[in-house]
Amino acid sequence: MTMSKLMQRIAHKRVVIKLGGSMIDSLEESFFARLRQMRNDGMEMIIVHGGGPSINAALEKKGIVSTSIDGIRVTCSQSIEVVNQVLISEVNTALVHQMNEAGIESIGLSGFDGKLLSCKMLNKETYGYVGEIELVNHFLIDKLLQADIVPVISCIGTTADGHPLNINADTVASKVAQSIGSELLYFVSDTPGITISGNVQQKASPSAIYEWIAAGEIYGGMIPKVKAALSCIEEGIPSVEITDQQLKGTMISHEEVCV
Ligand SMILES: Nc1ncnc2c1ncn2[C@@H]1O[C@H](COP(=O)(O)OP(=O)(O)O)[C@@H](O)[C@H]1O
Ligand SMILES: CC(=O)N[C@@H](CCC(=O)OP(=O)(O)O)C(=O)O
Repeated sequence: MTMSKLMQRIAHKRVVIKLGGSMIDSLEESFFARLRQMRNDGMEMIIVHGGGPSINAALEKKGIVSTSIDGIRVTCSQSIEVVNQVLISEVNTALVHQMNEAGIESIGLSGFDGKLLSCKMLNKETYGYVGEIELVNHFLIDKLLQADIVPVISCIGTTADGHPLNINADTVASKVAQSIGSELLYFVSDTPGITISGNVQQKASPSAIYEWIAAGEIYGGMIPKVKAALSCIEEGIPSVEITDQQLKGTMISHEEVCV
């Protein structure tokens, strides 16, 4: 960890909250109350959001067929225009409006704003216009947090020549959390946590997660989520959780659990 990230942790507790497209249309007042409480407790907050279902609906409407590989959307040149439009103009603006209405002063950003998410292509042949983040402009986030404004970040990145790239929102959340020295990261989804044989797990270790993926008990959109969570605990983020709006789900931890 760099000295500046360490100093940041000492100065303020930072929390990154990733809102999945699976639940973003059904945010509850009690959830906003939890966010307000965290801010009242002195935490600095950053929101990252996805929007998979809205993207699916828009692509379907246009007759564009879309596929995913382990939760990563293969994004053709037609799709990236739709993804860009849906995430920035629809999902981000609606969420920023809700946050402000809930009394949490917020500002919407994509990876273009202040070069927030500079990317290269992950693998054009396999995934098309999907980005791999090379740099997060954490100075911009610092400035907004200092002004007591919550950044609400959509998962669109930019290439050096200004082309939009689609990035899985779980990956964006993990990269942002790592770059700003976040203490806490919540992946908020439509599931109360990692569920195995019908049981929500309180804790999940890396080895258990790899076994569950191999056994097919973790699949689809949960795969980028657990991978993002694992990369964060590797980088030393103290608390990483996969949860629903209650914010009490599965804690990802190095502690071994029996599977
Ligand atoms: N072991 C698991 N526990 C819980 N959910 C899982 C698991 N494996 C796969 N999933 C699926 O992952 C989904 C959440 O991923 P995703 O749909 O991408 O959500 P989000 O839009 O919130 O990122 C769940 O609704 C569920 O269908
Ligand atoms: C490359 C890639 O997979 N991008 C995602 C971005 C949206 C997202 O991640 O939304 P959720 O949070 O709802 O999963 C996609 O196109 O669906």
